Order: sequence, then structure tokens, then C-alpha cells
Amino acid sequence: MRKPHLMVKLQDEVRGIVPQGQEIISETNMNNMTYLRAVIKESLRLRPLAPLLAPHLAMADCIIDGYIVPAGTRVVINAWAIGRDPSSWEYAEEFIPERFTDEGSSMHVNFKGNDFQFLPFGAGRRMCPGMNLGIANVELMLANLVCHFDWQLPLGVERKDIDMTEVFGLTVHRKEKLLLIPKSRM
Ligand code: HEM
Repeated sequence: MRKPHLMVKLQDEVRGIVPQGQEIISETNMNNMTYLRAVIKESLRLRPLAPLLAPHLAMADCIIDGYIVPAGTRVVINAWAIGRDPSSWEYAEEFIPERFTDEGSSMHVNFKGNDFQFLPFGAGRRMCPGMNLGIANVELMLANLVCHFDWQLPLGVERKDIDMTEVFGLTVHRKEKLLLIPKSRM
């Protein structure tokens, strides 16, 4: 909502793929939705659901970047900060889904636990076992919402008024609700 030209690009992609008149988008429609996937990745980069993942415990002594981590140490990974680290991400604070498309510098970066600069589902043996289910649901929900509706801000609210302040805890969520008006295209 804060970058309407990106919303138009996303809607153009989804509406170009889904046959007109089809009410519900299903998994069979999702194959070529590359921009939609990039939008979801970029959202997870800037706003990971679990900003500190889950607490881990070092099973053996190890040295990371010169720091000794003894066995038994509780390790907390700040995935939120890693996703905004300017040494890994150009214009790190900006919402730029294009970085994950074939025009971007992070086109090969994925959330499957091999790219340590992007850990919305964690990595290794304890990474999220529900990743595929979670992503499939987000993709379907977002595709349906942007395909069938145009979204407007309530009267008197401007783009600059959208409050993106987050409340941190085990999971992170918006401080203020996002109120939008859907206008059906059907
Ligand atoms: C977009 C949706 C989701 C996100 C972003 C997400 C993210 C995460 C993260 C960051 C962790 C911690 C990984 C770590 O500490 O290394 C986690 C763990 C976990 N997630 Fe998810 N998750 C999602 C959906 C799901 C779903 C749909 C399920 C189950 C159906 C699920 C089940 C679990 C379980 C059981 C763990 C604990 C794994 C363990 O400790 O061994 N998650 N998730």
C-alpha cells in the first residue's frame, strides 16, 4: 500500500496468469508467479515472523568469526537484523522485491536454510518443518487477495500515514492494525 506501483506490478502478473472469471486461484495457477514469490520473500526479509528464531543450544565447542562458543551455550539468532544487514543487502531498509527476481542481485537467495543472510524459517536440523505448507498458504492467500480486489486506504488516510511500527516478542506483529477497503473486481 505504501508503494502503489509495486502493487500494480503484482496485480498485473497475477491477473495476467489467472483466467478471467475464475473465482478461486489454486496451486495449479501459481507456477509462473515469480513476482508474487519475490514480494513474499522481500516481506519475510524485512518482517520475519519469528525475529529471533527459536532458542538453540550449541552441542559442541565451536569458534565463529574468532568468538569461542562453548558447548551448552544458548544461542539466539537475530534473523531480523541479519535480513537488514547492509553488508548483505543493497538498500537494506527499502522494500524492493526486484532484488529477488532475475533483474536483481539476490535472485538466487532462498529461504531454504542455505543462504545465511536470509533466515525467515531458520536453518539446519531445527529449521521450520512447516515451511512448504506456510509458504503455499501465503502465496495462495496473497494471489487471491490481489487478483480479485483493488485495495484502497480509508478516506482521509494517506500512504505516508501507514504506521509500520512493530511489536517484538517471540513473534513480531504490527503495532497498529492495517485498515484497508477492498473493491471487488468481479
Ligand atoms: C510463513 C509461515 C511460517 C514461518 C515464517 C515459520 C517460521 C519458523 C521459524 C523461524 C522457526 C524456528 C526455526 C529455527 O529456530 O531455526 C520455526 C519453527 C517451527 N515451525 Fe514454523 N513457520 C511457519 C509456518 C509453520 C507451519 C505452517 C507449521 C506447522 C504446520 C510450522 C511448524 C513449526 C515447528 C513445529 C517448529 C519447531 C521446529 C523445531 O524446533 O525443531 N511452522 N518456524
